[in-house]
Amino acid sequence: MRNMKSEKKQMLHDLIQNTGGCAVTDGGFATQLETHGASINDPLWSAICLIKDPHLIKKVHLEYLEAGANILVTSSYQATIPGFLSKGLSIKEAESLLQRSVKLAIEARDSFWNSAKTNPGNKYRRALVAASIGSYGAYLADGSEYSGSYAPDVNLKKLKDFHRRRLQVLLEAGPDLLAFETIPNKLEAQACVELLEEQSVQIPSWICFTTVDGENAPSGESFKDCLEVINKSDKVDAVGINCAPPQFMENLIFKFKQLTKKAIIVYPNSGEVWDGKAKKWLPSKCFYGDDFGYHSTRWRDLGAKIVGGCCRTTPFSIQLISNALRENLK
Ligand SMILES: C[S+](C)CC[C@H](N)C(=O)O
Ligand SMILES: N[C@@H](CCS)C(=O)O
Ligand SMILES: [Zn+2]
Repeated sequence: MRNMKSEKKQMLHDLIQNTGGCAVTDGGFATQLETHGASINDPLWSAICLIKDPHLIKKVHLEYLEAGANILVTSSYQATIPGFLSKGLSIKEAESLLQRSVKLAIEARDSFWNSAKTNPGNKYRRALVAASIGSYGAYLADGSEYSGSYAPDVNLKKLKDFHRRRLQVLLEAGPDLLAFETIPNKLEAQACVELLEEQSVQIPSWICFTTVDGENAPSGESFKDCLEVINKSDKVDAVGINCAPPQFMENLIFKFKQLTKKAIIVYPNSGEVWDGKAKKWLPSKCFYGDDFGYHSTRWRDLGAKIVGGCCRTTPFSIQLISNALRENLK
């Protein structure tokens, strides 16, 4: 019998195989919450809905499933224990909200799949649930996930201490995988890898960096340096880029192919730029076709094994990707 580790790792492997070599993760989660009227201008950002509007979270998950997402990323990106404590909640309440983020995605996945599988010839597959772990910069809510410049006292121990308990609580809720998102520097990537090892995590994980120049991590460190520490660990199954402009993806897939043997994942944002001070999206600096369908086939052909969308992309973007990848099987 397979142990837990190989079972969930096998599930991710099978998903990629069964989707023709490239699985689809979902799109902008916060973006879709806002489309439905959620107000997320808050230090907890999209995670404020875990307190105020859990039904909306489930609705958004269902919309992405309907659009063809094979992986749902949970609402925990900016959900942290210190963040919830600063709202006056107890540790117990904070931990139960973190668990709720995973439960809502699992419930959405299960109810969608129970209905889809009864329809013969449906285009869907049972989706996997990835517990989102946003970077320390996301928690700071000052846009520093796009700068990578943390205060001088932010050392490896501090980053591991920040991530540890949330990771444990999310794991207890039973996700299929872990999604480290918008990591902006090498030190935080190292903290994530060391925690996966220290906690003997048995489920697959991905670590995604942001980039603002399309060449390096936001900190200015090269991806060669950032990937060095990740490549040494078999706890990380995929590496890539999220929440950076789509026009950077082709070059970065090419670069990552040379730097790692791990699966490559890309889920860019729309190309708009986050203004961390004003807390709003600024127009894209460069026009790039918004045909995520066409681009996703390019990313797949260049070697990406998981593709999707991040901020300001929508269920429509995911539908384009899902249809294009199925229609143009490699
Ligand atoms: C991915 S960014 C747009 C999330 C929001 C940011 N951490 C903030 O709170 O300002
Ligand atoms: N998955 C996150 C965004 C990461 S940049 C969310 O939309 O909540
Ligand atoms: Zn994003």
